[in-house]
Amino acid sequence: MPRLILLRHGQSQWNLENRFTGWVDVDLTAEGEAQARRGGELIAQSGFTPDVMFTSVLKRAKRTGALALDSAGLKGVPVVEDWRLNERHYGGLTGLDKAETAAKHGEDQVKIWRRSYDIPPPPLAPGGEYDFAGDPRYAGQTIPDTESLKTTLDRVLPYWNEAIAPRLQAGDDILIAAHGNSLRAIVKHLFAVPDDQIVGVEIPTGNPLEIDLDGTLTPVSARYLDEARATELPPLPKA
Ligand SMILES: O=C(O)[C@@H](CO)OP(=O)(O)O
Repeated sequence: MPRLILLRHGQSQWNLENRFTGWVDVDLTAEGEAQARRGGELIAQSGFTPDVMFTSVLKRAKRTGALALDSAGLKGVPVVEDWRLNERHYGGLTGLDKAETAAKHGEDQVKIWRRSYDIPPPPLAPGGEYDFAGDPRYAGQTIPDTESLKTTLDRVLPYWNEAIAPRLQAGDDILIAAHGNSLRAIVKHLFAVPDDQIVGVEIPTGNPLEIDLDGTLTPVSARYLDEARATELPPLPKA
């Protein structure tokens, strides 16, 4: 039975500062590093030994995965990076303070931008500080200027289908170190969460989510390894 662990990166500097982050490459805080190491200890205690780790091209996810593997004693695990596991692109909200934005546009509007399924924030204006068009990590790719969770899923899912699912089906155990919304997209897909209910899924930082899958990659069990920091999981899909 293939096993999957989803690991959201530890606290980042902009999680701490309460700023819309998206694709900005902010680093972990010391607390975030500690969460990543603790996640690795829990992975080791669970006996999980991934055959491969997938991660995004953003350092908060890459470093979380590397710190977790290191503290789990699994440093040699091969790592595959791809931008399609990036956080959702926060468009024109990128870099703004979440509380100031709520004071300006209202809590309800900010909630829609943050948690509606298919309403994206306003697009990022080209040429500014957070325009990623010239970033070599995205060379040759058509990249978004904003994303909803739906459009995030639209780019995560092809990557899941082409790169991750075949490895699970071949029997590999897999660790994915990524972001709140790219992982939420994977959870939505695996658990067949309805569009209006995915808002209730909030994956804690640095808390490994272990999912056992059957041969059709349907979850048969799921649990957070740090039970004290667990949040509610969607119901298992009917077999
Ligand atoms: O700022 C972000 O990129 C994300 C994740 O931290 O925020 P949100 O909680 O709004 O999805």
